[in-house]
Amino acid sequence: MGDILITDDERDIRELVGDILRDEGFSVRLAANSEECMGAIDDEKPALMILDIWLKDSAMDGIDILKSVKRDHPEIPVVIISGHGNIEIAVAAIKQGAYDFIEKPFNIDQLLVVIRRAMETSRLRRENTELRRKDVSTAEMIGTSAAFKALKSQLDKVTKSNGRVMLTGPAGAGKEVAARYIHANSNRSTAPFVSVNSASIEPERMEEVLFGRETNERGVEPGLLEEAHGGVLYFDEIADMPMGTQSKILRVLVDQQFQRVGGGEKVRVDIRVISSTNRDLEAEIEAGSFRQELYHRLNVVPIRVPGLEERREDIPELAVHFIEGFNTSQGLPQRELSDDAVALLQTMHLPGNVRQLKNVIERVLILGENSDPILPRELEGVERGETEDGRVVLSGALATLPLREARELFEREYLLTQINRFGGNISRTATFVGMERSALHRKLKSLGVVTSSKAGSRVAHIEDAAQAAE
Ligand SMILES: Nc1ncnc2c1ncn2[C@@H]1O[C@H](COP(=O)(O)OP(=O)(O)OP(=O)(O)O)[C@@H](O)[C@H]1O
Repeated sequence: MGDILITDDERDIRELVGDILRDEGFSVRLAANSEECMGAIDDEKPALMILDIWLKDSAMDGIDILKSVKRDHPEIPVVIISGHGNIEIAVAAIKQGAYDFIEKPFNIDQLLVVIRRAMETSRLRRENTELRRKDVSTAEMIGTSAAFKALKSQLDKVTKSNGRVMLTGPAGAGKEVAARYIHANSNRSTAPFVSVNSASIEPERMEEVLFGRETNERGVEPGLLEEAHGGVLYFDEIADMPMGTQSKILRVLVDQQFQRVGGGEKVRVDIRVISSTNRDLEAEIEAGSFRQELYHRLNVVPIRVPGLEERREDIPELAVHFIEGFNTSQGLPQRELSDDAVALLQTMHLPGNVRQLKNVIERVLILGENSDPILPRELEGVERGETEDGRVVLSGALATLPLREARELFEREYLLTQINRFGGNISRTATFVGMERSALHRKLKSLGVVTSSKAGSRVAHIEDAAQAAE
C-alpha cells in the first residue's frame, strides 16, 4: 500500500499531522508547496492526499492541484483542509472530486476517522474493479479442441433455458468458468452471479449466509439467495454442503420461497441454480452423505467438464491466454513460448488441470528468466520427471524391470501422452515422434495402445483397460 502525501504551507501543521499519522502506522511524505506536491506524485503515486486549499508561494492553489490529480489519477482520494469559514470553497472542492474536507483548526481524531474511511472506500473501489475484471475474464472460455467444442455446444444449449445444471469434472477443469459462461450468455446476464463455496463456509453459519438474518437490533440482513435474485446462484462443490442445509435448500427449490434466520416472513426469490462437483454424488448418496431428492432436483441437466488430459491440444492457446492475462492484470512480462516449452507443457502431468497450468505460467513469469522465449528448463524440472541436472528419475516400478520391459513401459506411456497431446491425430503424432505413420501404427498395436472417441475427441488408452471399462 502507498503512503499519505501531506501538502500544507504551514510547517507546524504539516509536521504535526505527519508525526501523528506516522504514530498511527502510516508512512507519510510532506510537501510545502504545489511544486513539491506535484513532484512527489510524479515520483510515486500516494495512496491518499491531505491537501491545504491555500498555499502561499505556490504556482497552483489546492483546487488546481485537486483538478489535476482528479484528471490524471482519479483513484487517489483527496482530503481537503480548509481555513475556518471557508465552507463554500470546501464544498466546491467536493464538487471537484475531493473525498471530504476538514476545517482548521481541526481535531486529530476527526482527521483520523476521515482518513480511515477514505482509505477503506478506495480499497473497496479497487476490489470492485478487480472483481469486475475477474468476472469478465472468467466468462472467457478458451479452447478449440473437439472435447472443448463439445462442452461449449452443450453449454450453449442450456443458456437460454432456466433449467438447473449440474457440472461435473475434476478440480480446476473450469466448472466455475462454464457456469459463468452460461450466466453471461443467458437473459440473466445483467443480474448477479453469486458463487457459494460450500467448503469455505462454516457449517453452523451456512444457513445465515444463505438465507440471511433478521434481528431486532440490526433489522434485515439479506443472505446470498436474496443477493442472487434475478440471477444465478452457483454452488461450488455441492457435496460439501452439510446435510441440514441440504434439506433446507431442497425446500427452497420445491417451495420457491424461504424464511430468513430469526424471521417470520416468507421471502420469494427468482434464481437459477447451477451446481458443481468433482465427486461421485451417487456414491455419496449410497454412503448417506448426500440427499437423493436434492440430487435429482439439481441434476436436471448434467454436463461433464473434461479435464485437461482430454484436451491437451488446448494447452498452447490457454498458456498464451494466461501470459497475456498476467501481463494486463499484474504487469508480468509478456513472453513468447519456445516450441519445446509448449511441447513440455502439453506432456506434463497436470492433475490440477487448467488451474495448475495457470499457476505454472504465473510462476514462470515471476521466477523465470527475463528473456524470450520461455525455455523448457524454466518449467520446473521435477514436473517432467527430471532432476536439476537434467537426469531422468526412474520410478520404483521402472527400476525393477529388465531393460526390454522397462523400455516397453516407457514407450507405451510416451506414445499415449503424445497421441493425447495431438488430440488422437496419428499423423501429427508420427511427425512429432519422428516415425513413419505405418510404423507408428504397428508400434501402437504391439504395445496394446488403441484410440477411441470420447466426448467428441479421440483419446488413446491401453487396450485391456478399455475392455475392462466396457
Ligand atoms: N476454458 C478456460 N479458459 C480460460 N481460463 C480457464 C478455462 N477453464 C478454466 N480456466 C481458469 O482455470 C482456473 C480454474 O477454473 P475453475 O475455478 O472454473 O475450475 P473448477 O473446475 O470450478 O475448479 P474447482 O473444482 O476446484 O472449484 C480459473 O482461474 C479459471 O479462470
